[in-house]
Amino acid sequence: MKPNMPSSSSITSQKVRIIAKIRGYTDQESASITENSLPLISVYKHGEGESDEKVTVSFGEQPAVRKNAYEMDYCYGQNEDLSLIFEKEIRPLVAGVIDGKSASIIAYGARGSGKTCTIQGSEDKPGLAALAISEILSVAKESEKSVTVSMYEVYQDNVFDVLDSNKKVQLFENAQGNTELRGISRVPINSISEFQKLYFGNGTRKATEKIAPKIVRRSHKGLMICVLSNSGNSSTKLVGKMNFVDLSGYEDARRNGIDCANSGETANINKSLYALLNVVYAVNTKESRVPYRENKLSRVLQDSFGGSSRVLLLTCLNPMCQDTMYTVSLASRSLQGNNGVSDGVTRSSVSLTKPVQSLMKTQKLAIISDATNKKVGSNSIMGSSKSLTRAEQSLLKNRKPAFVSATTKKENDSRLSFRKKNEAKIGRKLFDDGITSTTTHKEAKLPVDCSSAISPNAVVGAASFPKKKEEESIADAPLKIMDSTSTVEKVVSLLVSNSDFKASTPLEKESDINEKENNDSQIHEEKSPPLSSRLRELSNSLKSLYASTPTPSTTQDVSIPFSRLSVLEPETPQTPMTSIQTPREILNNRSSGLKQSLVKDCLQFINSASKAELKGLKGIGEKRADYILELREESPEPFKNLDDLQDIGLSAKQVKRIMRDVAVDLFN
Ligand SMILES: Nc1ncnc2c1ncn2[C@@H]1O[C@H](COP(=O)(O)OP(=O)(O)OP(=O)(O)O)[C@@H](O)[C@H]1O
Repeated sequence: MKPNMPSSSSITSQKVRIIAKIRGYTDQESASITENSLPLISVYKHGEGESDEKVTVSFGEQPAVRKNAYEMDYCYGQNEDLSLIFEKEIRPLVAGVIDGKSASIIAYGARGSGKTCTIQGSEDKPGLAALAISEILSVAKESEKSVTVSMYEVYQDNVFDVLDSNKKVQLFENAQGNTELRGISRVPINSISEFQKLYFGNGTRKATEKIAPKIVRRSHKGLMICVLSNSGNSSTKLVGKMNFVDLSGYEDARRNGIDCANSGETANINKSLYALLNVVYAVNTKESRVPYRENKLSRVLQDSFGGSSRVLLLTCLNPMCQDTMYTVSLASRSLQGNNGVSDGVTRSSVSLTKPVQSLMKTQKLAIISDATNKKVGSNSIMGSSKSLTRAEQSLLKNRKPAFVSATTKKENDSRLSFRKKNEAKIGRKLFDDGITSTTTHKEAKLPVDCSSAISPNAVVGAASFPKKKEEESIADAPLKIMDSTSTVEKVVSLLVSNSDFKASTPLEKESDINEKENNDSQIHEEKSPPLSSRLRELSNSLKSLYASTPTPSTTQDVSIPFSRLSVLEPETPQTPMTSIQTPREILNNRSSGLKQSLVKDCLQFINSASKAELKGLKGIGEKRADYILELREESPEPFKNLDDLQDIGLSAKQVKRIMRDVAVDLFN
């Protein structure tokens, strides 16, 4: 049966679309397949009608035993070629780019899964980028617009200009807060042959080679196509932008026996893939904070991810490689039920997406805890039953083959929910240090037929997860005021806990840097070194502000509920001081002023301090200080609010601790 094809309306209305393409067999692979080989990848569509195009991609030795099943917006089979993907997925996006929108097509997958063949292709068999350029050129010509292309490579978190001898490119934040690739080559293109010469490097580059052939290294490769309007004689204005990204392949370093020399590179690549998927997830779920800064590539793509832009995550599936399973599981997590575009409008949480937020939070916690407990177990991707609740264990015991038995939708839902919950517990392994857990799967047998991608079969419902228990509020705890340093610490703690940043960040990654710097901060904690002289200046100025502030009697042992001290947000209008204000109201106003002042000065300090001074702050070690300096090169004031500190990998807790230390120092 012919699968339902994705309708162009769903493609253009979805902010983020996550699809898959199973690559064809190479000659060698074809030769090794026998009639008895079983398929490794099976694809099941959810519904019969055109309105439900979603599919479930599953892995297993037999289609009837669905060990790992992941939801996708759509999946193209082995025999479906690139021109079909172009027609269905890319052409509608081209129309948007000409009309002033941005689109990013990101090929993601395990090593050797066909990403380069899909995006770049060859001169004989053009990939999606060349097909898109051809279309863009013809439409641009009709509407008197011009087209330029840039090519870059992101290697070890540095960006290089492929069209200019791989020169390093600096990222710069412009006045609108958008990231620009400063000085990158932008080459005007008038015909497809001009593009091909550039893309395949005729004369300088062999057609079969990948972009940036001079240095053979594993990197992410980007092509940026800009459509410009020719307004006036010389001035041009950017209309829309289309990015193609051929990500470096995910690889399980341990399973693939990667030696130490290369495992660092693999770990870096895997981490950057993880960071980018976090961004896709946050964009898809309309998180109010998107962690662009955790990854160079996401910073490059930042201005093409917001507003009315579209993102197509194309997960390439290697039918012969087990790493494919991990890539699909991660891509699938970014997929949400409701991801319609709401032009620039963000929301911090939506009921529909809440379960997966919980999942990601749990996963994040798992990653963090791994920094302190480095023991990577031999759990399978499904997790060890040791850590399961009784209900989960019983669910596992009773698991039935989903696609043979008359499994109800409810059962499927809870099974999927269980699997996702379970994966979340060990999710850290997927991208931790580039070394994934080993799986309990036997080596996969050779697949027979992935070409008929869609089987009209079971319905898989959305996963549901228990809502994460909210952290207990301390708002109503009593507080004694102004009589000792410890009391001051409490006040400060209150000020900081009510501060401008959210305690529960959407996605928090624990990297090697964090681990090292957590160690740093532990050392700091033990030795408690004095803060820099500039922080002392800050303390002094705050002390004088504090001293000049009329306060109610400080000798009384007054119990005040925390809730009464709640701090006003900066944009909240201050209550005018009138004669009817109570001492408590006066105190509230004072706390607000103090907090704002403290936050402002602290940010100013981080925006201007020397490296040594930065390292005087808990949680900021060598690498993070270097990163801050690098960000300051790109933008004079990179830190505008406390949330921005989380973008350099500090946890909400670490930011609070910095604020608390600065404030406590006032009274020392
Ligand atoms: N549709 C296809 N049919 C048959 N073989 C293919 C197909 N697509 C790719 N291949 C083959 O698969 C191999 C890997 O392809 P490709 O280089 O595109 O993968 P990749 O995901 O970019 O790899 P890497 O992660 O190492 O960059 C190549 O040998 C390529 O010829």
